[in-house]
Amino acid sequence: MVSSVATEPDRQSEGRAEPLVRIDGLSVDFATPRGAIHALRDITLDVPRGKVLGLVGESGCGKSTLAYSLIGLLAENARIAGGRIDMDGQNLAQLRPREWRALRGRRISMIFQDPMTSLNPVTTIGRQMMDIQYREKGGRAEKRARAIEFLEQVQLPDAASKLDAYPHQLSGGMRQRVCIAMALLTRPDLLIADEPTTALDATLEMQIVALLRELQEKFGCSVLFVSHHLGTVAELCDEVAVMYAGEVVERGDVAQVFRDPCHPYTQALFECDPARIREATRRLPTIPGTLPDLRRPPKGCAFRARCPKAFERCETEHPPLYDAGGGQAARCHLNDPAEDRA
Ligand SMILES: Nc1ncnc2c1ncn2[C@@H]1O[C@H](COP(=O)(O)OP(=O)(O)OP(=O)(O)O)[C@@H](O)[C@H]1O
Repeated sequence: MVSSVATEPDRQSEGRAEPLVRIDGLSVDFATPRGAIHALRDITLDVPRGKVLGLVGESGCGKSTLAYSLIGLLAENARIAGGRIDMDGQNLAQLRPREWRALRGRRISMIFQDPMTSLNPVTTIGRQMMDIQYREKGGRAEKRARAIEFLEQVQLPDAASKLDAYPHQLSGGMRQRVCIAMALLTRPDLLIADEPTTALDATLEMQIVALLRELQEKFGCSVLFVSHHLGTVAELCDEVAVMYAGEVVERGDVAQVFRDPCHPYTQALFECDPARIREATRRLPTIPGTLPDLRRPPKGCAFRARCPKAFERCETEHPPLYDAGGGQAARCHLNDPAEDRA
Protein backbone atom coordinates (compact mmCIF):
# COMPACT_ATOMS: atom_id res chain seq x y z
CA MET A 1 0.00 0.00 0.00
CA VAL A 2 1.20 3.52 -0.80
CA SER A 3 2.18 5.37 2.36
CA SER A 4 0.00 8.30 3.29
CA VAL A 5 1.46 11.74 3.46
CA ALA A 6 -1.44 13.96 4.47
CA THR A 7 -5.15 13.87 5.17
CA GLU A 8 -8.15 15.16 3.23
CA PRO A 9 -6.81 16.70 0.03
CA ASP A 10 -9.52 19.19 -0.92
CA ARG A 11 -8.93 18.58 -4.58
CA GLN A 12 -6.80 16.22 -6.57
CA SER A 13 -6.01 19.06 -8.98
CA GLU A 14 -3.88 21.06 -6.58
CA GLY A 15 -0.62 21.94 -8.29
CA ARG A 16 -1.93 20.59 -11.62
CA ALA A 17 -3.53 22.08 -14.73
CA GLU A 18 -6.94 23.68 -14.21
CA PRO A 19 -9.56 20.96 -14.69
CA LEU A 20 -12.40 21.30 -17.22
CA VAL A 21 -15.05 20.51 -14.60
CA ARG A 22 -14.84 20.79 -10.83
CA ILE A 23 -17.45 18.86 -8.91
CA ASP A 24 -17.67 20.08 -5.37
CA GLY A 25 -19.69 18.38 -2.63
CA LEU A 26 -22.34 17.19 -5.10
CA SER A 27 -25.28 15.30 -3.55
CA VAL A 28 -28.24 13.93 -5.52
CA ASP A 29 -31.39 12.36 -4.06
CA PHE A 30 -34.18 10.43 -5.79
CA ALA A 31 -37.65 10.80 -4.32
CA THR A 32 -39.43 7.44 -3.95
CA PRO A 33 -42.63 6.43 -2.13
CA ARG A 34 -40.44 4.73 0.50
CA GLY A 35 -38.25 7.77 1.12
CA ALA A 36 -35.35 9.57 -0.55
CA ILE A 37 -32.51 7.55 -2.04
CA HIS A 38 -29.24 9.37 -1.45
CA ALA A 39 -27.67 8.27 -4.72
CA LEU A 40 -24.73 10.70 -4.68
CA ARG A 41 -23.23 11.86 -1.40
CA ASP A 42 -20.81 14.73 -1.26
CA ILE A 43 -18.92 13.98 -4.47
CA THR A 44 -15.80 16.08 -4.96
CA LEU A 45 -14.00 15.25 -8.17
CA ASP A 46 -12.29 16.96 -11.10
CA VAL A 47 -12.72 16.08 -14.74
CA PRO A 48 -9.25 16.86 -16.11
CA ARG A 49 -8.93 18.95 -19.25
CA GLY A 50 -8.08 16.98 -22.39
CA LYS A 51 -7.89 13.63 -20.58
CA VAL A 52 -10.01 10.54 -20.03
CA LEU A 53 -11.47 9.96 -16.57
CA GLY A 54 -12.87 6.50 -15.90
CA LEU A 55 -15.72 5.94 -13.46
CA VAL A 56 -15.97 2.41 -12.06
CA GLY A 57 -17.88 0.59 -9.35
CA GLU A 58 -20.51 -2.13 -9.07
CA SER A 59 -24.08 -1.69 -10.27
CA GLY A 60 -26.10 0.84 -8.26
CA CYS A 61 -23.12 2.77 -6.84
CA GLY A 62 -24.12 6.01 -8.63
CA LYS A 63 -21.99 6.11 -11.81
CA SER A 64 -24.85 6.95 -14.17
CA THR A 65 -26.36 9.43 -11.73
CA LEU A 66 -23.04 11.29 -11.69
CA ALA A 67 -22.75 11.13 -15.49
CA TYR A 68 -26.31 12.38 -16.00
CA SER A 69 -25.75 15.21 -13.48
CA LEU A 70 -22.98 16.50 -15.75
CA ILE A 71 -25.28 16.76 -18.75
CA GLY A 72 -28.49 17.83 -17.03
CA LEU A 73 -30.36 14.62 -17.80
CA LEU A 74 -31.31 13.48 -14.30
CA ALA A 75 -34.66 11.72 -13.91
CA GLU A 76 -37.73 13.75 -12.97
CA ASN A 77 -37.68 12.50 -9.38
CA ALA A 78 -34.05 13.56 -8.88
CA ARG A 79 -33.04 16.58 -6.84
CA ILE A 80 -29.61 18.12 -6.50
CA ALA A 81 -29.49 18.28 -2.73
CA GLY A 82 -26.22 20.18 -2.51
CA GLY A 83 -22.92 21.06 -4.11
CA ARG A 84 -21.67 22.59 -7.33
CA ILE A 85 -20.51 21.53 -10.79
CA ASP A 86 -18.29 24.28 -12.13
CA MET A 87 -17.35 24.52 -15.78
CA ASP A 88 -15.83 27.71 -17.15
CA GLY A 89 -17.33 29.91 -14.47
CA GLN A 90 -20.83 28.39 -14.73
CA ASN A 91 -22.39 26.29 -11.97
CA LEU A 92 -24.10 23.51 -13.95
CA ALA A 93 -25.93 22.34 -10.83
CA GLN A 94 -28.10 25.45 -11.03
CA LEU A 95 -28.84 25.63 -14.76
CA ARG A 96 -32.42 25.96 -15.94
CA PRO A 97 -33.76 23.66 -18.68
CA ARG A 98 -33.37 26.42 -21.31
CA GLU A 99 -29.73 26.94 -20.33
CA TRP A 100 -29.09 23.19 -20.46
CA ARG A 101 -30.50 23.06 -23.99
CA ALA A 102 -27.92 25.62 -25.09
CA LEU A 103 -25.07 23.58 -23.59
CA ARG A 104 -26.11 19.99 -24.16
CA GLY A 105 -25.06 18.49 -27.47
CA ARG A 106 -22.76 21.43 -28.03
CA ARG A 107 -20.23 21.82 -25.21
CA ILE A 108 -21.17 18.56 -23.49
CA SER A 109 -22.35 15.48 -25.38
CA MET A 110 -23.02 11.90 -24.48
CA ILE A 111 -22.90 8.42 -25.96
CA PHE A 112 -25.09 5.78 -24.39
CA GLN A 113 -24.84 2.02 -23.89
CA ASP A 114 -27.54 1.38 -26.49
CA PRO A 115 -27.01 3.48 -29.65
CA MET A 116 -30.78 3.31 -30.31
CA THR A 117 -31.25 5.51 -27.20
CA SER A 118 -29.88 8.45 -29.13
CA LEU A 119 -30.69 7.48 -32.73
CA ASN A 120 -34.16 8.07 -34.11
CA PRO A 121 -35.22 4.77 -35.75
CA VAL A 122 -37.48 6.39 -38.37
CA THR A 123 -35.06 9.05 -39.63
CA THR A 124 -32.00 8.58 -41.85
CA ILE A 125 -28.52 9.01 -40.41
CA GLY A 126 -27.98 11.97 -42.76
CA ARG A 127 -31.12 13.79 -41.57
CA GLN A 128 -30.11 13.27 -37.94
CA MET A 129 -26.61 14.55 -38.58
CA MET A 130 -27.99 17.63 -40.33
CA ASP A 131 -30.46 18.28 -37.51
CA ILE A 132 -27.69 18.19 -34.92
CA GLN A 133 -25.98 21.03 -36.75
CA TYR A 134 -29.00 23.34 -36.65
CA ARG A 135 -27.11 25.93 -34.64
CA GLU A 136 -23.95 25.69 -36.71
CA LYS A 137 -22.99 28.15 -39.42
CA GLY A 138 -23.03 27.16 -43.11
CA GLY A 139 -25.44 25.92 -45.74
CA ARG A 140 -26.81 22.46 -46.50
CA ALA A 141 -23.92 21.35 -48.67
CA GLU A 142 -21.38 22.39 -46.06
CA LYS A 143 -23.23 20.59 -43.27
CA ARG A 144 -23.60 17.48 -45.39
CA ALA A 145 -19.86 17.54 -46.11
CA ARG A 146 -19.17 17.90 -42.38
CA ALA A 147 -21.45 14.94 -41.64
CA ILE A 148 -19.52 12.80 -44.14
CA GLU A 149 -16.22 14.01 -42.72
CA PHE A 150 -17.24 12.93 -39.21
CA LEU A 151 -18.50 9.55 -40.41
CA GLU A 152 -15.08 9.09 -41.99
CA GLN A 153 -13.42 10.15 -38.71
CA VAL A 154 -15.18 7.25 -36.98
CA GLN A 155 -13.94 4.98 -39.79
CA LEU A 156 -17.36 4.07 -41.16
CA PRO A 157 -16.75 2.43 -44.54
CA ASP A 158 -18.34 4.18 -47.51
CA ALA A 159 -19.41 7.06 -45.28
CA ALA A 160 -21.34 9.10 -47.87
CA SER A 161 -23.73 6.24 -48.64
CA LYS A 162 -24.51 5.82 -44.93
CA LEU A 163 -26.26 9.19 -44.89
CA ASP A 164 -29.26 7.59 -46.62
CA ALA A 165 -29.36 4.60 -44.26
CA TYR A 166 -31.77 4.15 -41.37
CA PRO A 167 -30.27 3.02 -38.04
CA HIS A 168 -31.69 -0.53 -38.33
CA GLN A 169 -29.78 -1.00 -41.58
CA LEU A 170 -26.46 -0.68 -39.74
CA SER A 171 -24.76 -3.19 -37.41
CA GLY A 172 -24.49 -2.46 -33.66
CA GLY A 173 -20.83 -1.45 -33.99
CA MET A 174 -21.62 0.87 -36.92
CA ARG A 175 -24.50 2.45 -34.99
CA GLN A 176 -22.18 3.18 -32.06
CA ARG A 177 -19.68 4.74 -34.49
CA VAL A 178 -22.47 6.98 -35.84
CA CYS A 179 -23.33 8.01 -32.26
CA ILE A 180 -19.69 8.91 -31.62
CA ALA A 181 -19.62 10.93 -34.85
CA MET A 182 -22.81 12.75 -33.82
CA ALA A 183 -21.50 13.40 -30.32
CA LEU A 184 -18.27 14.91 -31.67
CA LEU A 185 -19.83 16.86 -34.55
CA THR A 186 -20.26 19.98 -32.45
CA ARG A 187 -16.72 19.72 -31.05
CA PRO A 188 -17.74 19.38 -27.39
CA ASP A 189 -15.34 20.10 -24.52
CA LEU A 190 -16.70 17.13 -22.60
CA LEU A 191 -17.82 13.78 -23.98
CA ILE A 192 -19.63 11.50 -21.55
CA ALA A 193 -19.62 7.82 -22.50
CA ASP A 194 -21.94 5.71 -20.32
CA GLU A 195 -20.98 2.04 -20.83
CA PRO A 196 -20.69 2.61 -24.59
CA THR A 197 -19.25 -0.83 -25.35
CA THR A 198 -21.34 -3.06 -23.09
CA ALA A 199 -23.71 -4.10 -25.89
CA LEU A 200 -20.84 -5.02 -28.24
CA ASP A 201 -18.77 -8.19 -28.54
CA ALA A 202 -15.16 -8.19 -27.33
CA THR A 203 -13.55 -7.46 -30.72
CA LEU A 204 -15.89 -4.56 -31.45
CA GLU A 205 -15.38 -3.28 -27.91
CA MET A 206 -11.63 -3.08 -28.47
CA GLN A 207 -12.12 -1.30 -31.78
CA ILE A 208 -14.48 1.29 -30.28
CA VAL A 209 -12.15 1.88 -27.31
CA ALA A 210 -9.19 2.41 -29.69
CA LEU A 211 -11.32 4.76 -31.77
CA LEU A 212 -12.40 6.77 -28.72
CA ARG A 213 -8.79 7.16 -27.63
CA GLU A 214 -7.71 8.25 -31.11
CA LEU A 215 -10.52 10.79 -31.45
CA GLN A 216 -10.06 12.13 -27.93
CA GLU A 217 -6.42 12.81 -28.74
CA LYS A 218 -7.31 14.35 -32.11
CA PHE A 219 -10.04 16.64 -30.74
CA GLY A 220 -8.42 17.27 -27.35
CA CYS A 221 -11.74 16.97 -25.50
CA SER A 222 -12.19 15.56 -22.01
CA VAL A 223 -13.96 12.21 -21.70
CA LEU A 224 -15.85 10.80 -18.74
CA PHE A 225 -15.93 7.06 -19.38
CA VAL A 226 -18.34 5.01 -17.28
CA SER A 227 -17.60 1.30 -17.31
CA HIS A 228 -17.87 -2.03 -15.53
CA HIS A 229 -14.85 -3.30 -17.44
CA LEU A 230 -11.67 -2.66 -15.53
CA GLY A 231 -9.51 -3.79 -18.46
CA THR A 232 -11.17 -1.24 -20.73
CA VAL A 233 -10.64 1.49 -18.16
CA ALA A 234 -6.95 0.55 -17.83
CA GLU A 235 -6.62 0.68 -21.61
CA LEU A 236 -8.43 3.95 -22.26
CA CYS A 237 -8.30 6.17 -19.19
CA ASP A 238 -5.69 8.52 -17.77
CA GLU A 239 -7.37 8.80 -14.38
CA VAL A 240 -9.93 6.74 -12.52
CA ALA A 241 -12.53 7.36 -9.82
CA VAL A 242 -13.90 4.33 -7.98
CA MET A 243 -17.42 4.75 -6.61
CA TYR A 244 -19.13 2.87 -3.83
CA ALA A 245 -22.60 3.53 -2.37
CA GLY A 246 -22.85 7.03 -3.82
CA GLU A 247 -19.35 8.16 -2.85
CA VAL A 248 -15.97 8.35 -4.54
CA VAL A 249 -13.88 5.97 -2.44
CA GLU A 250 -10.67 6.13 -4.44
CA ARG A 251 -9.29 8.27 -7.23
CA GLY A 252 -5.99 8.81 -8.94
CA ASP A 253 -3.81 8.15 -11.92
CA VAL A 254 -5.06 4.98 -13.59
CA ALA A 255 -1.69 3.19 -13.70
CA GLN A 256 -1.02 4.03 -10.05
CA VAL A 257 -4.44 2.93 -8.80
CA PHE A 258 -4.32 -0.32 -10.78
CA ARG A 259 -0.79 -1.05 -9.56
CA ASP A 260 -1.40 -0.14 -5.96
CA PRO A 261 -5.08 0.21 -4.97
CA CYS A 262 -5.39 1.80 -1.53
CA HIS A 263 -9.06 1.16 -0.72
CA PRO A 264 -10.17 -2.36 0.26
CA TYR A 265 -13.16 -1.96 -2.09
CA THR A 266 -10.89 -1.20 -5.06
CA GLN A 267 -8.71 -4.15 -4.04
CA ALA A 268 -11.78 -6.42 -3.92
CA LEU A 269 -13.02 -5.15 -7.31
CA PHE A 270 -9.67 -6.01 -8.87
CA GLU A 271 -9.62 -9.44 -7.23
CA CYS A 272 -13.01 -10.19 -8.79
CA ASP A 273 -12.05 -8.97 -12.27
CA PRO A 274 -12.33 -11.97 -14.63
CA ALA A 275 -9.44 -10.63 -16.72
CA ARG A 276 -7.10 -10.87 -13.71
CA ILE A 277 -8.11 -14.36 -12.67
CA ARG A 278 -5.69 -16.73 -14.29
CA GLU A 279 -6.40 -20.11 -12.73
CA ALA A 280 -9.22 -22.23 -14.15
CA THR A 281 -12.22 -21.76 -11.92
CA ARG A 282 -15.85 -22.69 -12.26
CA ARG A 283 -17.09 -19.77 -10.27
CA LEU A 284 -16.06 -16.14 -10.49
CA PRO A 285 -15.38 -14.65 -7.09
CA THR A 286 -17.69 -11.84 -6.01
CA ILE A 287 -17.48 -9.36 -3.17
CA PRO A 288 -19.54 -10.92 -0.36
CA GLY A 289 -22.54 -8.90 0.85
CA THR A 290 -24.55 -6.17 -0.85
CA LEU A 291 -24.57 -2.39 -1.19
CA PRO A 292 -26.04 -0.63 1.87
CA ASP A 293 -29.54 0.81 1.66
CA LEU A 294 -29.04 4.26 0.17
CA ARG A 295 -32.16 5.52 1.95
CA ARG A 296 -30.24 5.18 5.21
CA PRO A 297 -26.51 5.23 4.40
CA PRO A 298 -24.43 3.91 7.30
CA LYS A 299 -22.84 6.30 9.75
CA GLY A 300 -19.21 5.22 9.47
CA CYS A 301 -17.57 3.74 6.39
CA ALA A 302 -20.16 2.65 3.78
CA PHE A 303 -18.06 -0.42 2.88
CA ARG A 304 -17.35 -1.62 6.41
CA ALA A 305 -19.96 -4.42 6.50
CA ARG A 306 -18.24 -6.08 3.52
CA CYS A 307 -14.68 -5.08 4.31
CA PRO A 308 -12.23 -7.78 5.45
CA LYS A 309 -10.03 -5.07 7.00
CA ALA A 310 -12.70 -3.14 8.94
CA PHE A 311 -11.96 -2.17 12.55
CA GLU A 312 -13.75 -0.23 15.31
CA ARG A 313 -13.17 3.23 13.89
CA CYS A 314 -14.88 2.28 10.60
CA GLU A 315 -18.13 1.69 12.53
CA THR A 316 -18.42 5.20 13.93
CA GLU A 317 -16.29 7.57 11.93
CA HIS A 318 -16.96 8.45 8.31
CA PRO A 319 -13.58 8.36 6.53
CA PRO A 320 -12.48 11.41 4.53
CA LEU A 321 -10.49 11.01 1.30
CA TYR A 322 -6.95 10.51 2.61
CA ASP A 323 -4.10 11.59 0.39
CA ALA A 324 -2.05 8.58 -0.66
CA GLY A 325 0.53 10.59 -2.61
CA GLY A 326 0.96 11.34 -6.32
CA GLY A 327 -2.65 12.54 -6.68
CA GLN A 328 -4.08 9.25 -5.39
CA ALA A 329 -6.58 9.41 -2.53
CA ALA A 330 -8.68 6.80 -0.72
CA ARG A 331 -11.66 7.03 1.64
CA CYS A 332 -10.35 4.48 4.13
CA HIS A 333 -8.97 4.99 7.65
CA LEU A 334 -6.14 2.61 6.85
CA ASN A 335 -4.70 5.45 4.79
CA ASP A 336 -4.72 7.81 7.76
CA PRO A 337 -1.07 8.52 8.56
CA ALA A 338 -2.08 8.54 12.24
CA GLU A 339 -3.43 4.98 11.95
CA ASP A 340 -0.79 2.40 12.73
CA ARG A 341 -2.30 -0.70 11.10
CA ALA A 342 -1.04 -0.91 7.52
N1 LIG B 1 -35.01 7.54 -11.12
C1 LIG B 1 -34.64 6.88 -10.03
N2 LIG B 1 -35.48 6.76 -8.98
C2 LIG B 1 -35.13 6.14 -7.84
N3 LIG B 1 -33.91 5.59 -7.65
C3 LIG B 1 -33.02 5.68 -8.66
C4 LIG B 1 -33.35 6.31 -9.90
N4 LIG B 1 -32.25 6.23 -10.72
C5 LIG B 1 -31.30 5.58 -10.02
N5 LIG B 1 -31.74 5.26 -8.78
C6 LIG B 1 -31.00 4.59 -7.70
O1 LIG B 1 -29.84 5.35 -7.45
C7 LIG B 1 -28.73 4.53 -7.16
C8 LIG B 1 -27.61 4.78 -8.15
O2 LIG B 1 -28.04 4.33 -9.43
P1 LIG B 1 -27.13 4.51 -10.75
O3 LIG B 1 -27.96 4.07 -11.91
O4 LIG B 1 -26.54 5.86 -10.79
O5 LIG B 1 -25.97 3.44 -10.47
P2 LIG B 1 -24.90 2.84 -11.50
O6 LIG B 1 -23.64 2.70 -10.73
O7 LIG B 1 -24.86 3.67 -12.73
O8 LIG B 1 -25.49 1.41 -11.81
P3 LIG B 1 -25.44 0.59 -13.21
O9 LIG B 1 -23.99 0.24 -13.41
O10 LIG B 1 -26.31 -0.58 -12.94
O11 LIG B 1 -25.96 1.51 -14.27
C9 LIG B 1 -29.28 3.09 -7.20
O12 LIG B 1 -29.64 2.73 -5.90
C10 LIG B 1 -30.49 3.22 -8.08
O13 LIG B 1 -31.44 2.23 -7.78
